[in-house]
Amino acid sequence: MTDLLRLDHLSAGYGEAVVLHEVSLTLQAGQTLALLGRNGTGKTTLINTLVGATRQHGGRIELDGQALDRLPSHQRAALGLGWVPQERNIFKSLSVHENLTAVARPGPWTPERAYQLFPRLAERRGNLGTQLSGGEQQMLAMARALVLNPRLLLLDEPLEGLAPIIVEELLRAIRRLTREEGLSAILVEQHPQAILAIADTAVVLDQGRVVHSERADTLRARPERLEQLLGVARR
Ligand SMILES: Nc1ncnc2c1ncn2[C@@H]1O[C@H](COP(=O)(O)OP(=O)(O)OP(=O)(O)O)[C@@H](O)[C@H]1O
Repeated sequence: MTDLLRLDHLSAGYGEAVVLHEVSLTLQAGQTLALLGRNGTGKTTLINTLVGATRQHGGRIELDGQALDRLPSHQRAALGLGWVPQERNIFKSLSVHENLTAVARPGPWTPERAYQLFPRLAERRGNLGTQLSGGEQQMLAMARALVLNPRLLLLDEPLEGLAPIIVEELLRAIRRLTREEGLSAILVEQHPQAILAIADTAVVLDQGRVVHSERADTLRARPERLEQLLGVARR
């Protein structure tokens, strides 16, 4: 299998402050990576660095062999990074449908196909972003990333703060995307068990460094090790 994403000794942060230190990892096409770690360890900073929203201090980012390091965010998106930020960033003054058509690009994921994945959004297609619940906003943020027809989906805490029934719905959708549709993804999550069940590999960050990487299923089968790695965050 080819490496879709390759990070080589990546260091990055905000201004002069370095948050990520020499992060190296690879993700193969069609695979899903769970990015875990306690609060403030740099998970969001890593996602933000991939999309070009931080200051890169060193190292290299390659998507399918192409260096992204010097490219602005919009070019990274055009090359296939589909970003769903923690804040969701949907257009609140546009309807659900307008949110999708405003960004859609040619490819298998059309707004109609996104509605099949999230039937709730189909029912709300005429509603404005302001009229959506938190869960519906998250679905719309994901649908919006999908209609860009990305090669790699970056989901930053997609389950954060949502009701259990919505979490189940989102997990089903993410599982379908990664397991059945074969989309590559990086999932940042505070619910490690749920996400490890979907992922192929797991990488744990601590203080901006990779401290552990393992197959997701083997790590999931060792809850005491997981607890040890993430202990502080889960207390
Ligand atoms: N815009 C910013 N400017 C300066 N420092 C920041 C900024 N955003 C985050 N940081 C710092 O970078 C470090 C890593 O934060 P980051 O949000 O990447 O962690 P995280 O692992 O995603 O945590 P969480 O699970 O709480 O979201 C923290 O020390 C944080 O204070």
